[in-house]
Parts: sequence; structure tokens; C-alpha cells
Amino acid sequence: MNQFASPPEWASHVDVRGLAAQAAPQDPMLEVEALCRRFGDTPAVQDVGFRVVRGQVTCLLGPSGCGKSTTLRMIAGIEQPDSGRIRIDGRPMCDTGTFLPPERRPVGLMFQDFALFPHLDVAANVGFGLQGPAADRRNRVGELLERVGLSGYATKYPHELSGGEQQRVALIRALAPRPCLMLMDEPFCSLDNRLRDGVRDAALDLLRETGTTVLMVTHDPEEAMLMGHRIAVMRKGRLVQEGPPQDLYDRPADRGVAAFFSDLNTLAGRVSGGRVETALGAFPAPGLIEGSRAEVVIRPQHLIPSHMDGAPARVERARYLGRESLIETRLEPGGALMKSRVPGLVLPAQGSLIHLAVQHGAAMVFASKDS
Ligand SMILES: Nc1ncnc2c1ncn2[C@@H]1O[C@H](COP(=O)(O)OP(=O)(O)OP(=O)(O)O)[C@@H](O)[C@H]1O
Repeated sequence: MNQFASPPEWASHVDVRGLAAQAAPQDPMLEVEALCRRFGDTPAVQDVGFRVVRGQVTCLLGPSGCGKSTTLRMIAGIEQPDSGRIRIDGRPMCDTGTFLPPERRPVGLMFQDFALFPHLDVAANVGFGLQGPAADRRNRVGELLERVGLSGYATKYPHELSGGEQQRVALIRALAPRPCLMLMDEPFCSLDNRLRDGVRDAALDLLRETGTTVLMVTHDPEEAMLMGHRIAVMRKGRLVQEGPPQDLYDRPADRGVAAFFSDLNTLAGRVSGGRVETALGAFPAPGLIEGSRAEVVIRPQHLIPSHMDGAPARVERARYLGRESLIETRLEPGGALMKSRVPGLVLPAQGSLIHLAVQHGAAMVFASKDS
């Protein structure tokens, strides 16, 4: 994706800090309504709407091809929607009869394959989008380099930097003109695990310190939970659920959203008397139709093995994973395969009989797709 071809036009005439200071904290910085985009027969984005509150990080999460990047690109102005509305800081970017090009939108962009300018040194890269007196620009560049621990790097060239250092420079280059909104597409994806944690923490600290509003695309649920005040989950071009990370984890809208965050144990049953009876007990099924088919879904860390209480199960395999143990059992007699994750070293013998109980309130009940 291309960088601003010239300094962003808005940077010269908008006092972003002034606007942010006057606005109420709960005001949306970004409002997206009924956004749609087709590519031939592919409905890449369908009727997507959400808001990003000022100063917060929202992560757009979903599997490959679900329309995350297309949504982000439409907000950046790089892709034109078929229909829908986008407002940033209360100003229309895209509406009937309005379409602002990327350079007129108050956004900073950071993408995984977003190269620095190879012929410019670090200071010139960071200062690229800045306007105003040279001394002010120099100060701003110096301040940002210091914030990400790269003070001595101003005169180095991109090829002299590690991958992690390049990403930090890319981040502060995008932040330098104080954009209203940072748009980040898998920004840490190209870094190896060890580097990724460090760069991500540095980015998170800087974004929080500067109170920057961020919309970030990721396919990694752990990254979304780590970075996001809110998460918006997309599937097949549609927004399935949006909310704080704990809501999505504890109260997912459907089995698909639940499955995004961990392995799942699933038991099928029928709703009777407002409950679903299973081998692991009966669970409330509020809102589901009497007699309909339902699925009871339990995360492995909520399925607790014990010697005494719960449904009998035979141990098929137990492995120590470092911080926790993974125990695979089969419900007796001859039932479904279940997975439990327990903290520490817990390795019951293969073939031994144990019992499984569901942590109180942790079972999730959904209507079966074919009910
Ligand atoms: N320029 C294009 N021309 C044709 N089809 C496109 C184009 N851009 C995206 N698509 C299609 O639109 C759908 C959504 O793509 P998009 O890149 O938005 O998904 P994504 O969720 O960001 O995926 P990934 O995580 O793999 O980047 C996909 O089916 C993709 O093949």
C-alpha cells in the first residue's frame, strides 16, 4: 500500500490536539455506516457499521478473506465503497456525492509490507509528512525517536536497521503529523515472535501515551485481546459482533465467534424445560425454542478434571505444555472426546478413569445451525 505521495493536506491546517481537547471522550472519532463493496461476484464487505471512540483502540478481527482489509482501505480512502458512509472526527469522508482521497483524510497508515523510503535516512523518513518551521519538525522527529528508544538512529538508513527497528520507525512516521485516526493492517505480522512482543508493547505504550485513536486489522485473537479496547469480529464480509474483549470471550454471539478465541468442547442436545441435557449435566438455554436442537460449548480451561465429581471419562492422552497441561478424555461409556486445560503439571495415567465437571456458569449454549 502506498504512503502519502506528499504531506497530508489536512496536517497543515488542522490543529488536531485542539480538536481532541475540546471533544468529549466518548465521542466517536470514526463512524462507519452500512459500508458495502463487491469485487465481481464477491461481496467483500456487506452492510458493515461500527464506531471507534476517541482515544481507543478497536481491532477488526476475522479469518483470511472476511473483508477486514477492504474495510480498512475504504476508511483510508484507497478503496471506494459501492455504498455507505464514513465520518472521521465528525467530518464526512465518504457519503452520497462525497469521496475524499487518502491525502485529504486525517489518517495515519501503517501496514505490514509498508516499506520505509530507502533513500531517506531515519529522520527524513519520520519527518516526511510534517510541515512548518524546520526547527519544529526536527524537535518533533527527535521527540518521537526518543519515545521508541531510537535516539541515536536519526542518520541511519533503513537497510541498516533490524525488522523491529524499521517497524518502530514506520509507526512514528505515521504518528508524526498527529493524525486523528491511525489505521493499521497486520502491522506486526512480518516480525518473528520474539521481536513482535517487544515492538507491539512499544507501539501500545506510544499509542496510549499519545491518546491516539486506532483501528487495527488482525487475524490473531490474542493480539486483538492484547491491543483492543474493543474488538469487531467479521465473517464473510459481515460484522458479527462488536464489543469489549471480555464480552466477546465470555458472551460470544455464536459458536463461530467462540471458536475464534480457543478450542471448544461441543455437546449436542435438545431444549426441554428451558434446559439442554448432556452427559456433563443440564444447562440453561434461555431464548431457545422448546424441542429445538442446541449445542453446549465449553472451553477446555472450563472443563475441570477431578477424582470424585462430575461425569466419568477415560484418559486418552495427557501432555505437559509448560504453564499448563492438556488432558484429552473420552466420556464414558464411549462418548465424545473432551479436552481440559489445567494449570501446572497434571498428568493422569493413560486409560485411568477420572471425572469431568464444567466450571459454574462457563457453558455457552447456542441454537444448532440445523435446528
Ligand atoms: N482488488 C480486489 N479484487 C478482487 N477481489 C478482491 C480484491 N480485494 C479483495 N478481494 C476479495 O475480497 C474478499 C475480502 O478480502 P480482504 O482482503 O478484505 O480480506 P481480509 O479479511 O483482509 O483477508 P486477509 O486477512 O487474508 O488479508 C476476499 O475474497 C478477496 O479475495
